[in-house]
Amino acid sequence: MRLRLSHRAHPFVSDQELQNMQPFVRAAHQLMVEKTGVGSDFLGWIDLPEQSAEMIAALKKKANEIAQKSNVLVVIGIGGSYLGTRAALSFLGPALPELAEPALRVVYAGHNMSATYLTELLAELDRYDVAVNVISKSGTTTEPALAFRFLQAYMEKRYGKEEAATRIVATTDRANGALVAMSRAASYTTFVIPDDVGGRYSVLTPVGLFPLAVAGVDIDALLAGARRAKQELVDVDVLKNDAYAYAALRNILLRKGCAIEAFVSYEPGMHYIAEWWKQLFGESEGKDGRGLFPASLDFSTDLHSMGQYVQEGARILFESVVRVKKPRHALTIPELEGNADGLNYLALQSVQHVNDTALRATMLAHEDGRVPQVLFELDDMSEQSLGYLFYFFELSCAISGYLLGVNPFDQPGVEAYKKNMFALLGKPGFEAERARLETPR
Ligand SMILES: O=P(O)(O)OC[C@H]1O[C@H](O)[C@H](O)[C@@H](O)[C@@H]1O
Repeated sequence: MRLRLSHRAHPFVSDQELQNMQPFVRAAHQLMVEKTGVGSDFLGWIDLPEQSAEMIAALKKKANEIAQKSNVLVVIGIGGSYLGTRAALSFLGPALPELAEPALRVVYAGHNMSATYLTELLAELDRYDVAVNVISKSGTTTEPALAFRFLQAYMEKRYGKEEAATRIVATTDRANGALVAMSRAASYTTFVIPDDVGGRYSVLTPVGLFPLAVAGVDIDALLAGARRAKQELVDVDVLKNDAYAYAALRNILLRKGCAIEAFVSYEPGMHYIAEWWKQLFGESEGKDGRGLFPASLDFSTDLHSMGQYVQEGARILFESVVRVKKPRHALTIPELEGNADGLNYLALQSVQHVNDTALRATMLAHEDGRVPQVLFELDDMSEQSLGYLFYFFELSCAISGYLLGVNPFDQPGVEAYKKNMFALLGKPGFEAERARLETPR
């Protein structure tokens, strides 16, 4: 249940270079543990692996009640309010939700503003017993607020106000935002996102824990994995703490001219882990004109599309590859009589061996193509390993942001499009902004 760094971008970064970062890593570590860095009022994520048993019990009780009477949970949220859940469920399986018949399906809304998506979602819901978890830290984000307006109306029309209120759970701020007031007025069960935890660091709060519990995920194991990471990743020595080594490597590679970091995995279940990771690092570091651009690649799929670019395109990227040591299933390749497909040289070998060989072959090819690579090994695809992974990257990201000299916990740039959208839509209070936007440039 661990995530380990097993290849440190050698030969593009030497251990000496990594060690040269030690004083800066120590300073970043101190800013974090002494809570003296910028954004220090958002360090609540550090202690989430040890949160109150009482809250977890209340959360599980409501999750059970919802799971008993529903077979679809609509998770309404955007950014950090849904990516952790989506990442966890795609990681833990089933691998093919389209074909599987789970006792409960989780579907998403409020992560886009597509009329097509929302209309088709609402049209399908009649066939299911539905529950809704609306999640927004601010309680005012447009995408989830808009989706909830439709979903709330749907639930009340279908079940009546009283029953709908038992099927809707809100996860939001303790006191602020429209969602708090709406939940009070309608008597929804609510779970609180702590003040000192930002959206992209919130997967181990009720933001992720509640929908995951409804979906039958062992959230105790998830938290145990995160606890283990918290206990293990404490050494300030950059050569002994993989989370710190990763943070230092990213910063070294950025300074060597890599503008892009691609998160690479060979398991389709990691796809949304990469999406979660992109928000974590993108919002934490992309500011003040700095930061690596976080991208992702699903191998071996993307080797047949983006592989060409990685091998021979502009030398501006490095890869952070995650190898799963023990996938959920083992599969042996059968022998084929007559060998019509020419694959008998692989007969009786495991599919995992072929996938792993693709990883080795690709790493060697990319090294020849002058692409620095960092390799992680993840023990398996269990809840515990996932909890470890979440905590590992959150910790790395905080240290990495401090090494970069930015505030890893704010996201001021996200407001720019929102302000323009409100102005262009005619939201009261944005008249001056609208006039500015409509002035010919
Ligand atoms: O939970 P909410 O307040 O609705 O925010 C949802 C997301 O949208 C915002 O614009 C932020 O950039 C994200 O960091 C956040 O996770």
